[in-house]
Amino acid sequence: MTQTHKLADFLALSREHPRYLAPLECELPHGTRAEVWDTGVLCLEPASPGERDLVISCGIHGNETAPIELCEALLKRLIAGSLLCRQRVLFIFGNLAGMNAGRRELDENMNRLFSGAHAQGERITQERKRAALLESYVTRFFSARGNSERLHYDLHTAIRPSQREKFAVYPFLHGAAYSASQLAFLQASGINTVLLAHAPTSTFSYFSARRFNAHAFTLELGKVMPFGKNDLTRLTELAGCLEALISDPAWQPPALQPAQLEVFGISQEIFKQSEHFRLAFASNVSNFTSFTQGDLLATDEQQHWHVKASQEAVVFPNADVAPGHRAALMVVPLPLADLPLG
Ligand SMILES: O=C(O)CCC(=O)N[C@@H](CCC(=O)O)C(=O)O
Ligand SMILES: [Zn+2]
Repeated sequence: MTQTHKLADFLALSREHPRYLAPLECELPHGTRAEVWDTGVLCLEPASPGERDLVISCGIHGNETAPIELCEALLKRLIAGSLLCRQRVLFIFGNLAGMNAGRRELDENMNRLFSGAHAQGERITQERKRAALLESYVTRFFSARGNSERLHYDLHTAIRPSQREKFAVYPFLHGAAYSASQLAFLQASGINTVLLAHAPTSTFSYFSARRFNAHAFTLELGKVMPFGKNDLTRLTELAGCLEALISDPAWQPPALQPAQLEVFGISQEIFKQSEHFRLAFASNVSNFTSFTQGDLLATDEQQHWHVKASQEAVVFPNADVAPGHRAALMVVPLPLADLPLG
């Protein structure tokens, strides 16, 4: 079997080797180099790349399958040559063992292990080893040249249904301006809700934003479903924008439509302290459900959390996280006019 044939189903090959895949290289149609850096990690480099360096990651949580299927389809077209690759692109399928087990994580949440968090404490877990390797691959990719526009879209789906099906988490920028052209890209991708992080985190998108000054986002693209059960037509706009980014260096999204964009800030973050933690609302409450001031949100032994602002909506409520981890975010609408835009 030729190297190119081996890559024809790179996701299947990676899932067959969830811990390690020996590096391999080959040339694709139109002179694009394809380099396997590890299992689930594939770098595409055209002979004369445009000025964007693009990381597309998915499956950091193993059971978030819609983005994995989207990336698999995109990659297959690039490898076959039916979609032209004209930018450097790094594809990352994150937690292959988690995918094989149909689980979000095996030992711990990989998306809390970046920016060096994988090296804190004594634990050695599969997710820690993988997060350390993924950091090194992103570093290698972005460090290969200095004058590119760096982009990283980390694709996820949410555990609960959402009143806003798709939304982006914009990592904390330490006071820098938010990118109007990136917000326009999100809109063109069918994402009209943006949640602004209020502090540094140990997520993958924050790592790329902070370390490499990349335009980086966590994109929430619907609800978690098993492989084969996703309606990928709901992601057509995002797929089209990623294709355009990869295949047309001159492509720009249509101008931002401010009236259509809904921006939220974080009013409070609820952290689980112990196994006594309980959410005070039903397990079927969806993301972006609103609560009124004073409503009880959660308890943990003597500690109680209530709605503080006149109205707050809940995002990512999850009582099953490990103690010490975020169990919910409370968010409030922010006028776009109040944001520094660049
Ligand atoms: O639905 C949920 O409760 C979690 C969905 C998810 O995995 N979200 C990401 C968001 C990362 C970020 O804040 O940038 C996560 O929790 O890792
Ligand atoms: Zn996720």
